[in-house]
Amino acid sequence: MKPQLDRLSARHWIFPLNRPKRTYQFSIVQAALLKNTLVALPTGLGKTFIAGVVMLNYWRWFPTGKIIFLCPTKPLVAQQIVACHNTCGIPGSDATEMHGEILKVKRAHLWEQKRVFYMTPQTLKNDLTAEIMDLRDIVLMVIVPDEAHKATGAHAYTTTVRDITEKNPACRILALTATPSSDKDKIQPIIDALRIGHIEIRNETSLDISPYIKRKEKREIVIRFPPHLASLRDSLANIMLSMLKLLRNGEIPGSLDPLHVRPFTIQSALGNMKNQPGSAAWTCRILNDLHSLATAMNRLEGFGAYKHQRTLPAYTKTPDYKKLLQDFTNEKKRGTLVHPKMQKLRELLLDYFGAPVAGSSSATQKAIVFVSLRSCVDEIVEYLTGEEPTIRPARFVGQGTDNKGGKGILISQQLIQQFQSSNVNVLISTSIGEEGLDIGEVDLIICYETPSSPIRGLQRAGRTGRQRDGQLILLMTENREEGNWTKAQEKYEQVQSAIQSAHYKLHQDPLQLLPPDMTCIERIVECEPYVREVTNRRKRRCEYRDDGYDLETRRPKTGRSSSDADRKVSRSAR
Ligand SMILES: Nc1ncnc2c1ncn2[C@@H]1O[C@H](COP(=O)(O)OP(=O)(O)OP(=O)(O)O)[C@@H](O)[C@H]1O
Repeated sequence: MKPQLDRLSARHWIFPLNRPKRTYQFSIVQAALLKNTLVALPTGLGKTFIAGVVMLNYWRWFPTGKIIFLCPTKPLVAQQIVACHNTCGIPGSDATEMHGEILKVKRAHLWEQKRVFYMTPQTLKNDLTAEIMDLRDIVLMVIVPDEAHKATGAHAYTTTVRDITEKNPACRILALTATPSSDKDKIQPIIDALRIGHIEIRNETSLDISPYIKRKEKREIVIRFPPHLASLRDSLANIMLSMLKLLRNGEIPGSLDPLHVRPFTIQSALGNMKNQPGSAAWTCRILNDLHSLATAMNRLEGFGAYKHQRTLPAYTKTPDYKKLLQDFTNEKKRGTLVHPKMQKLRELLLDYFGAPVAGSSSATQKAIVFVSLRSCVDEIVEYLTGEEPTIRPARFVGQGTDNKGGKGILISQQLIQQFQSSNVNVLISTSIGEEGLDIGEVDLIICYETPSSPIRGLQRAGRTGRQRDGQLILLMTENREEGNWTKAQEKYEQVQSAIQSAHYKLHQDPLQLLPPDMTCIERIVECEPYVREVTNRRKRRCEYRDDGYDLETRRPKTGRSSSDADRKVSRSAR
């Protein structure tokens, strides 16, 4: 049976005073209780608290209703459940995490027993398909993609949310993000997919949030490309140019300068070609080759030549190409393939840890370096390890397989604790560190390459200046990376002003269940934290999963093979 509204409870709504009252949080909650709401609020301003308060009220109003909290990754699920129940007033024992490691039978049982579910959209999709839950029971769905733009397209978010809102139109939707999209034209599809009836948007200049925004000092450091790398770049550009000249029918829009043509543009051109019947196979081949070379160019300029060798396609036997390979090999042998960014990074970190920041001591100063390539994460960790104990780096990457076929780490709570306790003082992180994980106070963020999108830039910047002022440093190679960053910033400003001024077509609530004259009660609520149940299987994985890196230090292991670790797992399994 559909969950029924408890009319007595619904005569008022509760705003917890467990945290100091902030007017923007109050007004966003008030609106979100009554309409499907898209909230765009800069990072570090308490979106979790807003979600928790809306959840608390739906939990009270619908005593048999289920509430779903969707996050993009499992580590975020694990953190959000703890953060929410520390302040929202819903007992932790009413909530559960749901993920693929919990057996389906057990998940079916949990769907019966619990009322608040924290999960990824994929798990929700699986459970809907397996029919182990009834979507008509859902009264509220909170979506924290930290990039609500993922709610469009063929993503689990879209299909799942659409299924639920179509079959259960009374389900309230609350989507929380730092910025809804990098592209103003993609916002209407998000509104439609989530059936949004109201938008709450704030940016750094909004009056009601400005008292809570910490100062972020931003520095852009443009790195000159050294002559020996520049000569490799020019040889690569010449090879690309000879291919670009073969494309005469405008296959690639915009600039045909090899130093500026981007892999993404070539990929789109390829997509268009494949959709056209009769496209010349050789044109596709050229585009494919150009794509590899443009990617190599990106890597050469952004990270150093070492990446280039791994990605060079094996198709060409031309003398120019062979000479380029030979030049790379020679440079590598001479040991000159270290990108100047690496040296700059070391210098910046040594300066930073050598000079304590006001309000913190060198023992508590911490930094995160963002890099998009895992292999580059490893190189940086190795390079910085020579500066111990001043710099104590560790790699921070998500699950998955690295390019040597090794497994990534689970986002280890142990590593986060080590960072919080300053045993490790620099995390070298891939995008996993961007996504709203609470990794403690960080004073310095260094972006090793310019963020590819404004959203990514915002997410990275949002990891500092949360409780106190912070610094953001962007390293960029002259020309290509510098230009990308300028474009990304212009785009962000356009999107922000478009969202503020645009009149989007919003959705009406099909059903108005709640009394319009609800009053607010502001009070301290009792909080019962969420206590995670650790299964044996999970415990073993956390303790013994071997990714070739030491669990304590997150540095490459020496003298112990992964088969030793495998034996340890199987011994423990026995
Ligand atoms: N009303 C409040 N008063 C004081 N601190 C608050 C308040 N609301 C939230 N906070 C604190 O602000 C910090 C940031 O909160 P939270 O992580 O929810 O922000 P966020 O907007 O989700 O950021 P991100 O987008 O980076 O995840 C947390 O430490 C939280 O406890």
